[in-house]
Amino acid sequence: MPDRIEFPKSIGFIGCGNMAGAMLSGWLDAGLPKDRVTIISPNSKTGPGDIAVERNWPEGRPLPEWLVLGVKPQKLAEVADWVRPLVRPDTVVMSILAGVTHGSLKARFPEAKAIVRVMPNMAVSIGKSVSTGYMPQGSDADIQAQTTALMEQLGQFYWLDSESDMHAATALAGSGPAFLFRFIDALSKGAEANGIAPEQARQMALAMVEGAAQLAAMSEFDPGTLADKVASPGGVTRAGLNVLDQDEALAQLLTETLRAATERDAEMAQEFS
Ligand SMILES: NC(=O)C1=CN([C@@H]2O[C@H](COP(=O)(O)OP(=O)(O)OC[C@H]3O[C@@H](n4cnc5c(N)ncnc54)[C@H](OP(=O)(O)O)[C@@H]3O)[C@@H](O)[C@H]2O)C=CC1
Ligand SMILES: O=C(O)[C@@H]1CCC=N1
Repeated sequence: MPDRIEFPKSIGFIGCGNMAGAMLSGWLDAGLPKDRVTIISPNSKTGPGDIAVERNWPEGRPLPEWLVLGVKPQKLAEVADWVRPLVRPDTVVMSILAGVTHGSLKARFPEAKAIVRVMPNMAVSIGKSVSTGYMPQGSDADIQAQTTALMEQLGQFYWLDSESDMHAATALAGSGPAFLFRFIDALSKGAEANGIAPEQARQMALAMVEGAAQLAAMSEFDPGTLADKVASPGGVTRAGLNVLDQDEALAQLLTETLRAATERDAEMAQEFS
């Protein structure tokens, strides 16, 4: 467990859907008091922790120290005009938007004390994300330290030196859960095809992935070596691995998957910045 931290005195969320909502849930679980949080979005009535969702910044409420941008990248242009007045010289803007660059955020929110980009994944809600962050060289060290402390409440956190690395990091760590969920689903369907009842196949596939991932994380051996340790010569596992390994089928598929996602993140940097 990370150390308990001093949370900001006030945090605003512009959009608090799947991802920003999961971050907020993680922070509430880690001790963020609800009364420090303001959520603004157009349709939802309540957010995590049953916090009321506002349509605009409530009159008379002091503007937030930290403002988390949790909308889709496509919405940034639309929200930036009314969000700009909420951003003062003592506001830190944290963006979770895929692709959208630091430079473009700076141009939209020039008053901000600092702008920090982070790329979390959905496992933030259980403190198991692997997230990355980017601020330009020479950024305020205190804000970097506060960002690290906040993000470490949600799992592992790594700073990237180069913003362009955010594309590949987003593909691996941000989108990665979706790729793994597909893999688990495919395993489960494969077991069904071999006669296991659907619900049992799903539960077994999930439990197997959880156990194997924990084992790999704790092991002195790398995952490639571990795969070979499972496979007896001429045995069951080898027959299966032969399918995955033929012409490096799985390695190629995943390389292509990550390449497509990385390229899309780079495209989005152009489209929405
Ligand atoms: N999903 C993921 O795993 C990850 C997502 N991200 C990033 O997170 C961001 C959000 O994605 P995700 O959570 O999946 O999307 P969601 O659609 O779940 O959430 C989007 C949120 O934006 C709100 N919203 C829409 N229009 C406005 C507006 N005009 N003003 C204020 N709020 C608005 C929605 O409000 P309402 O509900 O009221 O309609 C909703 O709360 C994206 O930029 C994405 O790149 C990053 C890493 C992982
Ligand atoms: O799919 C997306 O664009 C976002 C970024 C990473 C996960 N979801």
